[in-house]
Amino acid sequence: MAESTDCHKAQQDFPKVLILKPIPFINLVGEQYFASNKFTFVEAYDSSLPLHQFLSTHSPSIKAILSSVGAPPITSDILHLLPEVGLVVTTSVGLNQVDLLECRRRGIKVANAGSIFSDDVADFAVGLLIDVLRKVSASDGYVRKGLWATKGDYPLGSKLGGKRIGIVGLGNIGFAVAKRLEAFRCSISYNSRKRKPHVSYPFYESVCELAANCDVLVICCELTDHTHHMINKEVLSALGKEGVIVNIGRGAIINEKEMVQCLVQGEIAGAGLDVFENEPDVPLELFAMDNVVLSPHVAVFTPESFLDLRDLVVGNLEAFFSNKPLLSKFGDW
Ligand SMILES: O=CC(=O)O
Repeated sequence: MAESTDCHKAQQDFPKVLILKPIPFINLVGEQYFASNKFTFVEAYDSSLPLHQFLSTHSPSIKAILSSVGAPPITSDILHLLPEVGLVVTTSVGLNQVDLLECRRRGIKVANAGSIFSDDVADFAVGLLIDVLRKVSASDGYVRKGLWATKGDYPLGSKLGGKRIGIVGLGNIGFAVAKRLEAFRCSISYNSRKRKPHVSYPFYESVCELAANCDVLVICCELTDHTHHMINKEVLSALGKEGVIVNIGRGAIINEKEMVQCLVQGEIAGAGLDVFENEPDVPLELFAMDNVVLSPHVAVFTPESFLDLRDLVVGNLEAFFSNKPLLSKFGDW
């Protein structure tokens, strides 16, 4: 009994890591998955207090925040309420939910999921593309509805080999997509913030020009002020009537209204979409289209990768609390 009280007391003295919303898919592994003997979690979502009151109450002991996709954004308001926070760690690769400028201004370190999901996301992007081109999901639906027997053959899909692929955002994920599609004998070109000095794929400074010279656009970039709605009607029209778009980045990189309009009017041929502007809401028009493949933001990882995620998240937090270099530090501050 004395031991467990000591243990409880010791835990109370651990530095606290705030979690604002349960981590997606944590049910696969259980809450204790990210536990450590160097810190303890404070779960705002378990409290009946309004968030601001909860944060003010715990503010002196909260030293770090663990954030994830779909969690409330880490805004300057939240950081203002938590002056002791020195680290934001995310279970995601994307950091659009974190006010990075404010983190930099306050000297708060940031660490994301680095490249541990790149293979999973790239596999999924290629899967979506093959599905759209070869109509895998659509023909599955045709067979299941008994239409093969009553209506006969289903229309053939289009060949992947030889397609001209435009990668938007040639980071770890974009590069992994490119490597996979090269193996299918596709030609690759890309758009990125800057030309990559050691990459031989043709570079297009304008995403519209890239689209005009490709059959497929695969969106792999981050969502930032610069990339918000970067893929609009003009870009989609440049991609053309035979063109296909795949998005495994963030929904708001595409102007969703304009994309839906282009699909409805046949101005592009199809889309493979894992991400949407207002998740989990998906534009209803897309449900009826068999040239569109939809998935609920699941490209990111597999249960197998959860083990790597644990090592990275706990490793980053333990490094921070031991004054050691972070494992996947983001930014130059
Ligand atoms: O979308 C998922 C991520 O950014 O990790």
